Amino acid sequence: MTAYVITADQIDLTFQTADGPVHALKGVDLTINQGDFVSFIGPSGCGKTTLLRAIAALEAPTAGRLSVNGMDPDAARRARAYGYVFQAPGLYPWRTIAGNVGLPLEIMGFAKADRAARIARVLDLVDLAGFGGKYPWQLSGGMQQRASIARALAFDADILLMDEPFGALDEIVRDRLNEALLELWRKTGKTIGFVTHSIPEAVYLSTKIVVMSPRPGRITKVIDSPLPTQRPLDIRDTPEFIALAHEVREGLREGHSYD
Ligand SMILES: Nc1ncnc2c1ncn2[C@@H]1O[C@H](COP(=O)(O)OP(=O)(O)OP(=O)(O)O)[C@@H](O)[C@H]1O
Repeated sequence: MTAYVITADQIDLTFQTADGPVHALKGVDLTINQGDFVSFIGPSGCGKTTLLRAIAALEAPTAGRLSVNGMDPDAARRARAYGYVFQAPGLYPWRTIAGNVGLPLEIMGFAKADRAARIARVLDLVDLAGFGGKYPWQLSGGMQQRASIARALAFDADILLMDEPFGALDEIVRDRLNEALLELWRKTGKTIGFVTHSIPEAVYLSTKIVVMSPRPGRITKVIDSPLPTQRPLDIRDTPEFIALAHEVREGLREGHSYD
């Protein structure tokens, strides 16, 4: 039996603005399975962030049903069903890396020893073991973003939601973080929802690629990746990878996304 972790059933989400209604999402249907790595790709304004935020109960749909781990998004948030990684690392400069990673645990009242064990485990997972005592400004941009991923992993939720986490980083750092994220996904078996603008990034990382289009924000195509889960970076030069990237590009074009 397939275990659906996230389901969206005819989701609409309209923002009322001074200039009239903005249809950020319209008729969105989606199923995400346990252990999927799902990328949301599309041009600016197609509702990628809004969909991720709706899954995380940071926005409320105007219509339709969303389920996260069998719960409505609010209940899932209270059950700490997911970790959320924002575009910017958002680390407090006056706290050490360990202090930043442990902050949500501190707020939730976790005991000191439990906190220390969790911090050590997640820093190790993102390859920052030994950097817990440093301050954010002592780390590169890529390391800071890894620290923010560690913070999102602190509760050990099975779902990780990531809103364009590597968008601000240069290509070489981004490549390394993509590799590290895939490794983390393979090691932990988490279900990941990942927003990106980049076709190669979406194709490299995903088991499922959700192509979106704006005005109104909607899903135009869902592509299941035939690539193996073991993916060295040079898989990007293979005919299978290039064909898949082409399919995504065609999907974006069919949605008239780049008009
Ligand atoms: N809080 C808000 N109030 C009003 N309109 C909003 C709000 N948040 C998003 N929107 C609008 O909803 C639409 C979808 O926005 P969203 O940020 O989800 O798109 P996106 O695909 O993530 O874009 P980007 O790639 O630029 O981040 C856009 O037209 C945006 O202007």
